[in-house]
Amino acid sequence: MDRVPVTVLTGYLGAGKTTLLNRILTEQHGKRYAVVVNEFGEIGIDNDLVVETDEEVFEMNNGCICCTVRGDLIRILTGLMRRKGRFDAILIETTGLADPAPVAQTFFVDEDVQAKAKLDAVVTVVDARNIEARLADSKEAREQIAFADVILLNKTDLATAEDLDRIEGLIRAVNTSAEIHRTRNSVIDLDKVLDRGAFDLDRILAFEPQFLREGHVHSHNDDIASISLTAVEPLDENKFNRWISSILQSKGADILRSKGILSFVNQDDQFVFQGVHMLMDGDYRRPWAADDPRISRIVFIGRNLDVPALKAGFEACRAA
Ligand SMILES: Nc1nc2c(ncn2[C@@H]2O[C@H](COP(=O)(O)OP(=O)(O)OP(=O)(O)O)[C@@H](O)[C@H]2O)c(=O)[nH]1
Repeated sequence: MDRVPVTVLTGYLGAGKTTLLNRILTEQHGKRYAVVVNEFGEIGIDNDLVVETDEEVFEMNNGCICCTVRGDLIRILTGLMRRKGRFDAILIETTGLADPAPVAQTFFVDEDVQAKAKLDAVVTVVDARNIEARLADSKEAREQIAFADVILLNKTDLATAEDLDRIEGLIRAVNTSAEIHRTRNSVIDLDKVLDRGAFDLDRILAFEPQFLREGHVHSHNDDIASISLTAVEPLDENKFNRWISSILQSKGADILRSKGILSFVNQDDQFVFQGVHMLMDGDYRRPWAADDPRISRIVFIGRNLDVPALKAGFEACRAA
């Protein structure tokens, strides 16, 4: 029986996973995907940042896909399998903080899942600007590279040619066999990431002999936390810009990722804000839907977050 191919998109916070996912979903490939998105923050932002498509998007919040919500993943996958034929493949975007091992393990140790789905490839997006620091301080960032069958060395516009060569060397030291593609904005021919048939259990077992053992224990950098803030009243765009610039300039080393969907006063379009350390960008997107309450929401993920100060700062962005 044909098993449904599953692609796992991983990579550290802000590397370009959603950008890649949106590329896959908007390209004309004649395939239908079921999409599973998992995020670390408490409020669903990632799900909203995925382009609107005919595909079904399953959201798994409040936890890391590799720990607490793995049961959810199994439930979603088994539910999907009952509706086989309605889609050709499954895409799973993990949080940037996930160790991909337990996600991959799901496809080998859960009998139901194993019978009906096969892990096609682990695709890891790497942020050329930040990966050297992450390789030094994050076990998850290393695991994401070690597990990859395909690597997008992304954000080439933010690194020099020498940086990229050096980074490729660092990646090779962790993973000798993955295909590495240099990309900007996760632009890549989709046949380089999908339908690869690339996942190789023997390779994984060679560096992680415990891989198939149920109850594989792993730990997280639990000094990383997230805070989600919401505002019911519209915000003042200038106040917000001044505040977020000063926060990211002063605390951007600790704030690994920030993102939000904001309602500015006198604006009918949603403003999408994105930050990765000190770098940020933002854009008006589609109009707020008539039945969509215009609630601004923003999430910060990082270390040493000063929650009261962030809260007070965000509240002060309200339009007077
Ligand atoms: N300069 C630059 N920015 C990029 C590139 N690729 C993505 N970005 C930007 O980086 C930010 C994060 O991109 P996402 O695709 O949301 O990253 P992600 O890995 O899904 O982020 P998380 O889900 O929060 O871990 C966005 O503002 C993107 O527009 C690139 O090649 N160059």
